[in-house]
Amino acid sequence: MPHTNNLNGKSRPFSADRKAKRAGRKPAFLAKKPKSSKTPSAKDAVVGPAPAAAASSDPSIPRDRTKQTELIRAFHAIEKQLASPALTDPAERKKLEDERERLGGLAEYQRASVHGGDAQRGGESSKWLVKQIKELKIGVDSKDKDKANHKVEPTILEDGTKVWPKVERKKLRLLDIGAIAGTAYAGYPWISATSIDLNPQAPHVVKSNFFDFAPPQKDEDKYDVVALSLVVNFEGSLVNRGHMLLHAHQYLTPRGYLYLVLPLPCLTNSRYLSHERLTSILASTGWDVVRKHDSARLTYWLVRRSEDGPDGKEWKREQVRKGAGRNNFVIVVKPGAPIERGVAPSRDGTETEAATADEE
Ligand SMILES: C[S@@+](CC[C@H](N)C(=O)[O-])C[C@H]1O[C@@H](n2cnc3c(N)ncnc32)[C@H](O)[C@@H]1O
Repeated sequence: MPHTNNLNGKSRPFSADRKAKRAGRKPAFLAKKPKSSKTPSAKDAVVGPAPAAAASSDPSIPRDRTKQTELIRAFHAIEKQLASPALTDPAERKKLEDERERLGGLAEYQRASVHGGDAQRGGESSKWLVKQIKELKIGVDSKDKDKANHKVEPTILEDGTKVWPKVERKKLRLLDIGAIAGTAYAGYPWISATSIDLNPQAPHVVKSNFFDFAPPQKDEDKYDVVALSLVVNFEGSLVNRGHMLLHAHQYLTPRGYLYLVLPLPCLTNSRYLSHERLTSILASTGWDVVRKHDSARLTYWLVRRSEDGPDGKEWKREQVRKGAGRNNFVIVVKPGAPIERGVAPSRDGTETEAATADEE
């Protein structure tokens, strides 16, 4: 069963870095980064944490993040080739799949992503979303919003004690797709997060492909927010990327929100995608942009279900910028086209579902 994340009282990752921050020192992941002599093996990869501090105060973070960066890039390049319609030769496919297994398969990729997270993002991408949720009072129903907007007065007892009225608020319901270990929203007891992943790294994370996860039947079970953080770019099938934007509607309340995070170069250095084009694709797939923000490495989008819904338009691969050194990231939208699925060998049996869903 989906599970509410609440790790209150338990120790949280990277606590050493937080302590360092409190003490006025820079956390390890913000420390000066060493220069790498190696270059990434995959030319067109757009994802991967930057090489980070060689020395970390957290022993759970491997020292050599350059290796993780290379692994993530190589993994993405393989996924992309596997998902390409141009790949018709079974022997060539087998070679790529073998190479992916040699690199450690999906499980290894996820481990690198988890460890690389702070270096890549300067913290979990949930932070930006939580800030917007608070500012916009998302998930607070109008009754509670009134309370929140009005000054709440305490009752003063005879002995002078102030008793503040309890404001009962329903928890915000959030569906976190590609949650890995389901920790992103664990520190927020007012968020009820359902976490799913193709290859979960914690028991409370439901093992499921987003496309196979049953949408809520009852209105009260619908979500306020669906989070697709660094998942659309993970998806190897270009058409499935568009399907993800369309599919998310099924889980949400009528004016619910989608949280989309992509590596910034997906928009700033792609031949086929830019901020403007993504805005148009989002409008066409039924989303109004509410807030967006670019950090040094990521682009964050909070979008809301539009009144009109998706318009059914197709979005093909069209060039938006020229020049050498660009990446080929693209989101293709083909409403009505089947979800693309494929089969890939698993390394230890646990990645089968993940691998089949990730390829074509
Ligand atoms: C790069 S990680 C992102 C993790 C996290 N959301 C974050 O922002 O750091 C991508 C994750 O998405 C998962 N994923 C990719 N496609 C998925 C799908 N169709 N359904 C469920 N999970 C998916 C992968 O298994 C992987 O763990």
